[in-house]
Amino acid sequence: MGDQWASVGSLLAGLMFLGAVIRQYFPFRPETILIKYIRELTSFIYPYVQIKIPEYTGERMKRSEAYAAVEAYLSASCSQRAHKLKADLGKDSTKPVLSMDDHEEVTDEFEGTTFWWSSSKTTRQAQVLWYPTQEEKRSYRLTFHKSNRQLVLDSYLTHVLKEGREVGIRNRRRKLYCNNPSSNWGGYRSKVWNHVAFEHPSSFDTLAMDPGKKREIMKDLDTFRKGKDYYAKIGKAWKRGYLLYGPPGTGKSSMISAMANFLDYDVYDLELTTVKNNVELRKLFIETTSKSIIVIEDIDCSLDLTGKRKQKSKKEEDKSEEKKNLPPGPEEKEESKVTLSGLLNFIDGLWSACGGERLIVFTTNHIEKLDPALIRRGRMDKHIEMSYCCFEAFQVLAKNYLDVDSHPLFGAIRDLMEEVKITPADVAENLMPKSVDEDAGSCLENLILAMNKAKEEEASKQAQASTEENVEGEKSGAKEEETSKRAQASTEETVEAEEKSGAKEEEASKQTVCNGEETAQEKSTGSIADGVN
Ligand SMILES: Nc1ncnc2c1ncn2[C@@H]1O[C@H](COP(=O)(O)OP(=O)(O)OP(=O)(O)O)[C@@H](O)[C@H]1O
Ligand SMILES: [Mg+2]
Repeated sequence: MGDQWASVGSLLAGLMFLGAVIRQYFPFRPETILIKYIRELTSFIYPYVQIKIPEYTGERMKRSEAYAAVEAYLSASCSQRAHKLKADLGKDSTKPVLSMDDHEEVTDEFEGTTFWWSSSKTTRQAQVLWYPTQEEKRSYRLTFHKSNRQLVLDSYLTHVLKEGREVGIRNRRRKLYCNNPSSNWGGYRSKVWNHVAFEHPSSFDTLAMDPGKKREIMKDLDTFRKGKDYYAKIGKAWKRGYLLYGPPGTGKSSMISAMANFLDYDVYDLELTTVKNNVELRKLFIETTSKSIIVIEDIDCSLDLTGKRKQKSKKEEDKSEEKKNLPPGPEEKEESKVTLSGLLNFIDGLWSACGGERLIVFTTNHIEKLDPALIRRGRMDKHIEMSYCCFEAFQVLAKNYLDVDSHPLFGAIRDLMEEVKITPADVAENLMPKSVDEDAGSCLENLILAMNKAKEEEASKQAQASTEENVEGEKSGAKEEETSKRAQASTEETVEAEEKSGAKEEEASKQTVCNGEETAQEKSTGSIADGVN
């Protein structure tokens, strides 16, 4: 059937071309009527309309979303009827997902109407740099009777795209993306993100933390996932920022994996240190897809994002003055120029303009080092502290690692946990059996030993600190004594000096008085003498 339609199609294209030529050379009424008749004849002979959906569209040969949706739709609804199929691995990697092969045709029924779908592939020789390659162009073609045009435009295409997207999400294998250094971006169809299948097993069931806090986070995520209409109503982009902070080994990265598994989202792990400037950062962001979590780990270490300029030493300033006249060296070229304002734009500028349903998650071990502008609500909407292991968190780990809900040693562990700070990572390590002979009891004993050791270490540290404090105190006491002694000595010296200088002054004034008297005497004598004279 496809070949027949193709030959009818080329006949019609010829007639249309003839019509166009006539219209160009004879723009008068009789010819216009002729064109009209040709159209009517064409429509009578071939009363069908075709819509082509190519695989790649637009700049950078981005794969068309419509093509992906149609592919998924046809794989679900038509694979029973097609003769030639393609198979790929699905989400759980056990069942293959089937789709139509190239140059295959199937029919589809919708509201009592029949539609024809065909897949085609053309190959042409292309020159990429100096390598000749085969370029393949695939497309789907929908054919329907012209009387169904309105049905197609109003409902059938919407139905196909909606169903296709849902099937695509159900079938897709989730991905973990890492950003490619920009030096690798230049090639043909090169990608800014590389990906592997995301298969991290962490979930909210395996995550050890305060149960109340866990429930709250799950509710928050669920509300976000279902919040499309709400976000549209309040005029806010459908995005949410999370800041996870706490000491190493408290489960920040595990929490991100649990979130991704809970929401069924992809993960984009953004390594900021390889991003050269804000422009690259924007490009990376634009290439992310919806239903994803964008992660920046250890944000305080990635860049100097405190917003404060580092005070340059005099030496550094001199050096940079000298360097101004020289071409940039390799170190400078590599230096990352992503700025705090660039990152803020990334979060709320373009972030709001691009499609929705994205989470952005920052992690840090030092929340106090971050600029308040970066983590204010609206940017980082939810701050989650991941902390040391509490007894409830330990119970989750004991259940997961040892399959025990209760044990006589639990009481001792509960008491120790109130006194000792231990991370879930350390608890997990102690609970994991190291040989086949180890059972739950011995693993729990290991944990108690580890906590007792940590307690002793803590006590000895405190004792050392207090000894140092005492020594310091004694030293400062001796210093104070010395200082006060010195002060006293200097006071005494001053007093002595004052006394001496007072005596001297007295002596001097006495002398002055005497001299004065003498002078006065002399003067008066003189004046008397003068008077006499
Ligand atoms: N809350 C937790 N629940 C369950 N397992 C945990 C938890 N915290 C840590 N772990 C265990 O410890 C390992 C390390 O944890 P994770 O990488 O999530 O810590 P982190 O907080 O991201 O540390 P860092 O700050 O060093 O990146 C995990 O693989 C996991 O096995
Ligand atoms: Mg981590």
